[in-house]
Amino acid sequence: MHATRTGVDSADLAVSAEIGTWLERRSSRADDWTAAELVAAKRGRTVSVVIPARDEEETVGEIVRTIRTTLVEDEPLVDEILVVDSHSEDATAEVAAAAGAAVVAQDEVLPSLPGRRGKGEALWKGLAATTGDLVVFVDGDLYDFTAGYVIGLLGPLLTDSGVDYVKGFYHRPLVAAGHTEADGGGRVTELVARPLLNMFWPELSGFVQPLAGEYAGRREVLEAIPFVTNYGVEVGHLIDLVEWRGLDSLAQVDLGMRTHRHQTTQALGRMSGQIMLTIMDRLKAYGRLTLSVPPATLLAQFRRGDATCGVERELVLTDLTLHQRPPLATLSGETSDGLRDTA
Ligand SMILES: O=c1ccn([C@@H]2O[C@H](COP(=O)(O)OP(=O)(O)O)[C@@H](O)[C@H]2O)c(=O)[nH]1
Ligand SMILES: O=C(O)[C@@H](COP(=O)(O)O)O[C@H]1O[C@H](CO)[C@@H](O)[C@H](O)[C@H]1O
Repeated sequence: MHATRTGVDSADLAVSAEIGTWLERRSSRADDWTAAELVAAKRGRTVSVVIPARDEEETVGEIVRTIRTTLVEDEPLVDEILVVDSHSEDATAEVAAAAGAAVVAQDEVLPSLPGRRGKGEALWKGLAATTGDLVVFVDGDLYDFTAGYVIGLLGPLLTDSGVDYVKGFYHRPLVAAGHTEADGGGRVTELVARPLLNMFWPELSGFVQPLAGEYAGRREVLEAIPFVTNYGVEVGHLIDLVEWRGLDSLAQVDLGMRTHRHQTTQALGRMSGQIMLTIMDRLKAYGRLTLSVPPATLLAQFRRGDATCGVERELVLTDLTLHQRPPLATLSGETSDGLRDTA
């Protein structure tokens, strides 16, 4: 495999044969399939698209419209579009409904459970409130979403019974204040997730975008794994699935380009802490590393503002404690059918 090598004594660097084989065997492109081909491949299986959305009124409508017109009306590939309104304070729910999506408030699903905040919670509730045999997750803050995202993610699942879970990958420009850095996006991926996964789960090092927010899976597999309720959900999935189902059950698809609304560096600092705590939780769970002292979960950050702590900064404290939902299949007496109708 051709690779550019950097670092000292780089001559003898190489990914493992397993990764090389996986990259060849389990990587594809969105245009490897057409919607019509995948409709024919459904053979009675159903597809749900779940969009977690917190304050995404500017972008969620176009994403829903694109899916509805192209993949519901033109080609019946998608059977259900659900937007999970994740404590939005804007018109996300109204915009999504007007575009043709079903909309559910995050806390309306399984209301007997104590509510949790976070992206992973929105995804887990979306899984519970839908019924498709295959479930596609798409972020609600994408600027240049195309139907190809959904087609590409479903391709391996509808045509290869050996694949359980598919991650998208793409070029990720960082667009900020009118300036574009061609591959500057995915800052937490490059600075946190990729180095840690390469250290502790090198079998996952072939994933181009391990934190990609666009991915899809078989319901029976998705309902059999826990969901970290915050931004640790993606990295938790990858680790749990490679440990349970093995690398060859996972695949990735080139979706081209992805631009989205970017969070502040401090927000990504909180996201990074959540992802690190998720990885440390899995290191312990899978016996790969035991810490004699558990990590602290209170993150202190400092930002411009009223001096509150002896320095000319505002002290901002965030509790990063890891919470996770159990596999949906373990909820006694509950099924994914009709949960949205739960009073
Ligand atoms: O508590 C949350 C946090 C995020 N999101 C949604 O999850 C997706 C990805 O989140 P975000 O854009 O904040 O992450 P980023 O893409 O910046 O890493 C977006 O559609 C958010 O609206 C959500 O539904 N609930
Ligand atoms: O990949 C990343 O580093 C972060 C931040 O992306 P940017 O630096 O704002 O492009 O975004 C991803 O990570 C989140 C945590 O896994 C996912 O929930 C997001 O969907 C994904 O966009």
